[in-house]
Amino acid sequence: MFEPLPLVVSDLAIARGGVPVLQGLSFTLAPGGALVLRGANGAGKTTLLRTLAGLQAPLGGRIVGAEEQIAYAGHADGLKAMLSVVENLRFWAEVFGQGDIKPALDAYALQPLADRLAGTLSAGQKRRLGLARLLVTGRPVWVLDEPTVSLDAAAVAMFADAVRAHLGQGGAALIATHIDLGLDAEVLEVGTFRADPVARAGASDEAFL
Ligand SMILES: Nc1ncnc2c1ncn2[C@@H]1O[C@H](COP(=O)(O)OP(=O)(O)OP(=O)(O)O)[C@@H](O)[C@H]1O
Repeated sequence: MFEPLPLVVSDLAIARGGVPVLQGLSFTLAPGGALVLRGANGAGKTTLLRTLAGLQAPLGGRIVGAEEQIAYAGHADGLKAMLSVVENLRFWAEVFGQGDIKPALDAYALQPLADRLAGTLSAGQKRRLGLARLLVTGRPVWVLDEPTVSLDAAAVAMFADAVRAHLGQGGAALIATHIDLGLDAEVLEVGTFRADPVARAGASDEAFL
């Protein structure tokens, strides 16, 4: 079982490329809880997840409980192309100080692909391996950006099962997705927190360079 702290976000303001994207965003993600981020393309979901994962600094506000708790899976799978499926999982297990990779292989039906080089996998198979990586981190809070891209229906079900099991162990998940995963999750409409148009207009083009 995990014993995570709640992730508490207060009055967060974030920007991308120097342009304010969201402001006034507050939420709490409790252990065992799931929060689904919704919003139109460009609304700021990726920017929010990157900020929570520590990949970029917020413009303002507070994030409490993120450090050391979060396992982030972004658009890129972060796989080592010249390592096999098993070697990839062992690598990440060692990085995070974990041992057993079998539950990760089993959760995403990766045993038949165990000895294949990751670089030779199909897009959906790579995505399954990228998601299996979460299971060897031992981290309680999963922060996931469009995790089901390239997955077929069976793999989407594997992913939803893995999230449910994770929540059942006291983990938590924050997921940006456009599809219904059938999870018992709160929904956060990111567009509700769109940054003030004046602040957006005030950003210079140089910010994009
Ligand atoms: N590298 C970048 N440099 C500058 N601006 C960016 C960059 N990446 C994204 N943006 C802009 O930041 C804003 C928020 O983008 P973000 O990727 O967070 O949206 P999103 O909600 O995740 O969108 P999608 O559903 O299309 O993935 C958009 O206006 C986008 O054009």
